[in-house]
Formats: sequence, C-alpha cells, structure tokens
Amino acid sequence: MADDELEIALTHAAEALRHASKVAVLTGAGVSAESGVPTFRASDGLWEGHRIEDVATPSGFERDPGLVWKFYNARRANVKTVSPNAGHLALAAMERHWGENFSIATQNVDGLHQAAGSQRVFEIHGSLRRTRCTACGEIQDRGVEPLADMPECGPCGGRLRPDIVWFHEALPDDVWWNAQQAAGECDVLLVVGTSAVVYPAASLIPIAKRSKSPGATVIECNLTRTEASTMADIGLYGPSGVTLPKLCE
Ligand SMILES: CC(C)NC(=O)[C@H](Cc1c[nH]c2ccccc12)NC(=O)[C@H](CCCC/N=C(/NCCC(=O)O)S[C@H]1O[C@H](COP(=O)(O)OP(=O)(O)OC[C@H]2O[C@@H](n3cnc4c(N)ncnc43)[C@H](O)[C@@H]2O)[C@@H](O)[C@H]1O)NC(=O)OCc1ccccc1
Ligand SMILES: [Zn+2]
Repeated sequence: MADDELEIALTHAAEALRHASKVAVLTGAGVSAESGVPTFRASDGLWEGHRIEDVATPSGFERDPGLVWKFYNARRANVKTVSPNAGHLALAAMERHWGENFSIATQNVDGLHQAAGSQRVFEIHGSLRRTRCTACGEIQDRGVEPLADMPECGPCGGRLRPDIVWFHEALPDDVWWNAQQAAGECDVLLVVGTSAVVYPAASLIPIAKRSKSPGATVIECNLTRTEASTMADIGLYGPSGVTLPKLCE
C-alpha cells in the first residue's frame, strides 16, 4: 500500500477508534509472523510434508499420535525462542486504554498476546502451553518446556493431547461465547493477520457487522487483501508490527 494511501487509511482508523467505546480484535497467525512464528499460509498448509489437516485432527491423532506430538513439540520449541512483537505490544497498550471494553479473540495458540501483557484474550483454538488428558480430562499448563514424545497424564497415566481445537472439533463453549459477545457489542472490530478462511472464527466479522445498527466499523490489518476484505470498511495493508503501533500514536 502506498505510503500516502496508508496515511489516509490510518487517519480514518484513528478517527473510528476515537469514537469507539467498545473495541474487539480478531487475530491470526500473521500477528505473530514478525516474532518468527511460521504462518499456516507460508507453509502452504504443509508441515514437513504433512497436510495440516493430518496433524491437526482427532483422526490424525488416532492414526499416529507420535507424529502429532512431533508437530506440536516442534511448535512448542519454536514458541520458546520467540517474543511478542510491536503489534502484540500495541494491542496490549490499547487494552490499557479501553480496559474492560477491549478484548482479543485469537486463533493463535502461541500465547504471545498474554506475553505482551494483554489480559482479556479469548484463545478460541486453545493453547500450545496446555495439555489435556484423553482419559480423565485433566488440563494442565506446561509452559513451553520440552515434553516427552508421547506424554502421559500424571494422575491417571492416560494419553495426553495438546489442549488445542483441531479441525472438526467444537470450540470451547465459554471462550467462543465471550468472543461472539465481544464482536456483537463492539463499535470497532480490528481483524489482524488472518486469511479469514477458517470457521467459525471468521464468522466473528459478519457478527460484528450485523449485530448492531449501525454495525461495527471493521478495520483489516494485513499484508494483503483477504477473504475478509469485502467486509472491511478500512484496510491497513502492511506488516501489523508497523501499522498497529501507528494506531497508538
Ligand atoms: C479450512 C477451513 C475451510 N475449514 C474449516 O473452517 C473447518 C470446517 C468448517 C466448519 N465450518 C465451515 C464453514 C465453511 C467452510 C468450512 C467449515 N472448521 C473446523 O473444523 C472447526 C475448527 C477449526 C479450528 C481448527 N484449528 C486451528 N488451529 C488450532 C490447531 C493448530 O494451530 O495447530 S485452525 C488454524 O488455521 C487457521 C490459519 O489461519 P490464519 O491464522 O489466518 O493463518 P494463515 O496462515 O492462513 O494466514 C495468515 C495471514 O496473515 C497475513 N500476514 C502474514 N504476515 C503478516 C504480517 N507481518 N502482518 C500482517 N499480516 C500478516 C497473511 O497475509 C495471511 O492473510 C487459524 O484458524 C489457526 O488457528 N471445527 C468445526 O467446524 O467443528 C464442527 C463441530 C461443531 C460442533 C461440534 C463438533 C464439531
Ligand atoms: Zn488423566
């Protein structure tokens, strides 16, 4: 996006935010790209030659739990080496400004929003940091310390899985309910670093547009146009680590 175009779009975005009493955010892998976390698109949907669908589905885990744990242990090892970027920090600063009336629904499982200081974060696809026992259901926060190839549950010895929402699995009810509520009540929805192709996460955008009248102002922050662009009122096209801090100036 040409600089002058971006300046004009930033002015409109700042104006919309100045009049907003409630702000909601939807983030995807792109907000963590500048921290060194690979996006799904960049990997062409592949991980070490495996279709993401194969290593991020219940059937994939049934078929080959070792492979799935190799996939998630590799991502845990990556997240151990990264830190929040200026985009995460800008969103945390915005939360300090709007307080309770600001929240982030993230599709990311890297925990970088919380590491940047954001409090109201709805992890709608779970977290790399937690495990869940397939037998007793025990959920534990394990940080990003390396785990065994096939970790087992301490209390019951059952097989552990990442506490992550895989394809064909429902999102956690309470977290998803909060995310929909925030999108339905916001005056501005920031859509940051997502290709907006995965559902029901992407449905937060039409929810924000249609829940109130007038609907929320949707601001898309991305390197490129996406499936969400037709619903966006303002497009800030550039790295979110550059555009988001400009919204805080
Ligand atoms: C692929 C898609 C078509 N399929 C789905 O959506 C499916 C099926 C489906 C359901 N409803 C539908 C409706 C229509 C079509 C399909 C469906 N959805 C499901 O299966 C969902 C579950 C979906 C969740 C799956 N889990 C993930 N993640 C956790 C795992 C893990 O992470 O390992 S999804 C995963 O992929 C998605 C990747 O998208 P993005 O994050 O946007 O990343 P991507 O790489 O694609 O794009 C990055 C963007 O950033 C931009 N960018 C890059 N760098 C920067 C930069 N520097 N700055 C700014 N932007 C940047 C790029 O330009 C790009 O636009 C994220 O959601 C991510 O979480 N579950 C379910 O429907 O269950 C049913 C059900 C219901 C009730 C009861 C029982 C069952
Ligand atoms: Zn257990």
